[in-house]
Amino acid sequence: MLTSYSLAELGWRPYFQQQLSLAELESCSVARVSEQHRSQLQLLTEQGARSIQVTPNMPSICVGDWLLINDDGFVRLLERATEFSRKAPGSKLAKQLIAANLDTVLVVMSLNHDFSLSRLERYLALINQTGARPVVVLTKADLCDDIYSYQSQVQALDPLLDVVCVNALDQSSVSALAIYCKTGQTLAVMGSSGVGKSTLLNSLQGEETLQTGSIREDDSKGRHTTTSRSLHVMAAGGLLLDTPGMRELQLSDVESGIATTFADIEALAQHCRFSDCSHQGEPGCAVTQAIESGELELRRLTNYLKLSREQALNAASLAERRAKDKALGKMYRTIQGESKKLKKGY
Ligand SMILES: Nc1nc2c(ncn2[C@@H]2O[C@H](COP(=O)(O)OP(=O)(O)OP(=O)(O)O)[C@@H](O)[C@H]2O)c(=O)[nH]1
Ligand SMILES: [Zn+2]
Repeated sequence: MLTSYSLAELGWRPYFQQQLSLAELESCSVARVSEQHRSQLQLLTEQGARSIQVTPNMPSICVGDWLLINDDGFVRLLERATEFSRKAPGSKLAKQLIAANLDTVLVVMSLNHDFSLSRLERYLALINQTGARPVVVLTKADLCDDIYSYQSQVQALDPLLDVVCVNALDQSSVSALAIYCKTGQTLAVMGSSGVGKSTLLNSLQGEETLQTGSIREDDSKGRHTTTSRSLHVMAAGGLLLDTPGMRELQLSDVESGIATTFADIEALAQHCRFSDCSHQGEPGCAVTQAIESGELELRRLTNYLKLSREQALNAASLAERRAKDKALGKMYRTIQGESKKLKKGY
């Protein structure tokens, strides 16, 4: 099925338009990355789907990116409005790009044993870092007889946070999310296994587009894994960016995301006696006082300290790694220079 969409439907907006020169407007066209393979990128353009070869001189590109292209292929990558990355799986601390230009991320959590405010805060810190808007979707509302208590616990984290309770199996219940799926809006979902992400997406997409763009395959252990990310237009008009499960969710470079997510604690900390207060028993600590008075939850402070420590650790190792890479690059260039000199005979 060959469908073409207008640029606005693909999420094009002034932020990207402004990055183009007049010459580029005349000689090139734009395309959005819908799928990423080792040697190929699938693109969505005004003229329909297209694919281009990945070449070694291309920058890191991910699903959701906007590219400038011409008849020969890739010209350049446009600056991202939002960028979603994570610590690469395994022990390495390299950053792995996950998605670009997301407007909204639905954080899906079910109203049962999966419910965890601390895990939610972790997701929020990650999303707040990217510049995208987090929306908390609490599923299995039909199985829960105390929805309001859960919803108010989430709302207490941030009064401005969008929190929606749904029965993901029920299309009319899920329609509460339609405002985030408007034409040109790019959306992704996150959340643990089994919370209802696929169910929610199926209900969101309606009957006609049940077939999602992601490829599901059995891995060696017989589990289903999402092997390819993809971007596709939903029945409601918005674009769905389907990301693989965030199995190794870790914080990296999310300092400002933590600050946004825990704005209340950071505001309290302004009133601590010591500017470098660790809020762990120092005299004159405004944060500890807030806990004693009941204004702040101990669980929230503990999670804040935990995430901050994790972030500091990751940032330090990341800096170390970058410095190492830089030194290696320098050494390599020096050796290259020397060997060139040798070849030229001086
Ligand atoms: N009663 C009820 N069941 C739901 C709801 N949402 C999901 N389920 C059920 O929960 C199970 C898991 O849902 P999935 O949509 O597969 O969960 P997922 O988050 O996509 O899981 P992974 O693919 O492992 O990441 C399925 O049996 C769904 O039918 C809901 O709101 N209410
Ligand atoms: Zn303090």
